[in-house]
Amino acid sequence: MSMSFSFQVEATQGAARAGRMITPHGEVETPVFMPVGTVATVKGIPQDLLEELGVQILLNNTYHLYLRPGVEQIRKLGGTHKFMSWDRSILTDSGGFQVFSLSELRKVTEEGVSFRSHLDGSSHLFSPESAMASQIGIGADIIMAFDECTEYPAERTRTERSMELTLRWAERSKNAFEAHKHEVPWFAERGKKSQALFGIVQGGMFPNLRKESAERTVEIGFPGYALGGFSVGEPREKTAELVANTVPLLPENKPRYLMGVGYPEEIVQYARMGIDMMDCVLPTRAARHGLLFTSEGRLTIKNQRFASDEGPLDPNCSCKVCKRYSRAYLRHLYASNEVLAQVLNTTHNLSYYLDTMRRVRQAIILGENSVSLPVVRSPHLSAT
Ligand SMILES: CN(C)CCSCc1cc(N)cc2c(=O)[nH]c(N)nc12
Repeated sequence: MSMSFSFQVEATQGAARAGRMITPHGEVETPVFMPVGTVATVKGIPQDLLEELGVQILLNNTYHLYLRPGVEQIRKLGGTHKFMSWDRSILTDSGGFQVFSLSELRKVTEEGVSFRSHLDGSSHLFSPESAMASQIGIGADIIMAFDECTEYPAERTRTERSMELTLRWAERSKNAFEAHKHEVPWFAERGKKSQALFGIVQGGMFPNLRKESAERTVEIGFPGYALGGFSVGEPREKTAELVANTVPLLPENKPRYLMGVGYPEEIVQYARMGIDMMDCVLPTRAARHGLLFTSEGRLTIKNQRFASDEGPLDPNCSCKVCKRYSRAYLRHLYASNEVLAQVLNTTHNLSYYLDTMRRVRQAIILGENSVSLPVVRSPHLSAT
């Protein structure tokens, strides 16, 4: 079987690194921000516009696609790339996290997580084996081990038990994946290449447990490693401290994926720490609520003060929204609850995130001594 997945570091600046992943569906330059396309769509943005924005890899959600339209349906249609007509890379999460954030009546046992669908109340069980079968049937390029995202806050004993469960599930995930990886729908047409299964490090807010989880997950052995159990309500300083201490325990020649992060200033901060991949619903979800990220800070477009503002959303942004429409018009669309408001707001926010990450990568490659990363102002633009 030819090389299914590879990653090489191309430049470094301190802990930060610029790299390149190669998946069965193309190349991904890192650090990379991955837009969330929950039900095989990045809400409101068609695939050709995603390509225009330079999206190299996007997320699909196993939990949602398993419930609707179903894994079998997607597999029969050739997998999710064909299904959503996306010929670049895709990553899916293993589904456990969404069970906890979306479904009712869930119960965790050694076997897995039983739950009721948030759509129709039907009963289901997710296990390491079923999560591998689902992700293989859906056919993303990078898939995740089935883990338990330890809730926050959690006592040390609870956190340790949860970490141990995730490690046992990681072994089972890898065994099931190795046994069935050739069943991915595009196996033959993509030169008998298979998916890459990433392990997920847990350990909650305890440095020693994070260390133990990282070391034992690396011992099991995966082509890439995710840091889970963050962005679960903990103080951001705590996240930063634990990520900074855990990253050095992961192999330098494999990608590191920090799940569910974050604000623009955070994706810059974590890329500096040596994180290669990040995903977050923030840019797309915030856009739908009129919260827009700009080089001058955040702004809420429905604010009265934009009613007669003929200027662009962000004077320093080259996206097609900032090039064409005024803040006054964007505010009018949002106030009128027009569908175009969602489309234009999401286009800008995604463009801002992707451009920020591209600039981080450039700063690392150009070797600017301070890795002069984009200055990201986070406060709300003061009302003028
Ligand atoms: C749309 N995205 C939010 C989904 C991909 S990232 C989901 C996600 C987010 C966070 N914060 C923690 C975890 C975690 O600990 N484990 C898993 N499997 N997924 C996680």
